[in-house]
Amino acid sequence: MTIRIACLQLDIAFGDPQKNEQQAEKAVELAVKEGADIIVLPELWTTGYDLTRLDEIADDNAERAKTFASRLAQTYGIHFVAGSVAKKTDAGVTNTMIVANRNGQIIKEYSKVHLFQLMDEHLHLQSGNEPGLFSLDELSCAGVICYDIRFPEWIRTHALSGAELLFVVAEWPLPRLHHWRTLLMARAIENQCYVVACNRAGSDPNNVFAGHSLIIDPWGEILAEADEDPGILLADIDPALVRDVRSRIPVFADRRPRLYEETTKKFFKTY
Ligand SMILES: NC(=O)CCC(=O)C(=O)O
Repeated sequence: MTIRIACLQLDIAFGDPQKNEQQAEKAVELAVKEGADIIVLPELWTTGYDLTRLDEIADDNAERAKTFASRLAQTYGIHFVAGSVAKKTDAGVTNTMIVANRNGQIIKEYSKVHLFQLMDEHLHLQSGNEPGLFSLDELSCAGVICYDIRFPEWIRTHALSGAELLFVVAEWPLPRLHHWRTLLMARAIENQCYVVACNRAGSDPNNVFAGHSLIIDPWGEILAEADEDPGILLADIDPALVRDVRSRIPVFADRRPRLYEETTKKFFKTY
């Protein structure tokens, strides 16, 4: 059984949630016409990185984003990994991914665990402390946000918990395109899972973004890759390939976790 994935590589209007919702809805309609089963949006797709105006534009408890995701998922009968939004909570604002299943139920909220200082996230956002695990039908999934992919131990934790498909939502800048592609391929190969990575296109006052959304299979082969422009990236995935790759090279069974722990205890240095 194959599943058609669509990454909506949008150019996000800076600090303009209403405009971004309108263009996201149009892109969802187009992806549905292309037969998408699962649709993915980028990181902070309602506000962009307009972090100094979060008091005004962050979404109270992400209610607006959740209503949007739920409505479109139910209307079109799609699973919707509805990117991340700035979610206003009593404890501050988090960068939170929203996932709706095809019945329109919100089945996951994941808040970015590693805040990216180079883009001032630590000054305006609170980090999350929970894993990004969820299921879509029979498929075990995980979702993480942009800078999180630099932490292989965090992604491994999700793979060890059963994730077969890793969603990455991002606003990754162009100067580090090489890191983006390489890290995503490595995460797919080492965890023997599909990686579906949806980046934004365009620029904001501080950054030009890389685009190059990617859909990678558990062998690390690129099934589809966008260029730098806005657009919809499509690919069909077959979840059975994950089990096949994991049985051919049994990386999970061959791990030596006790040795890693002992070595860390003996030689660990703080940086
Ligand atoms: N939005 C982000 O987390 C960007 C991460 C990034 O650019 C990196 O190099 O890491």
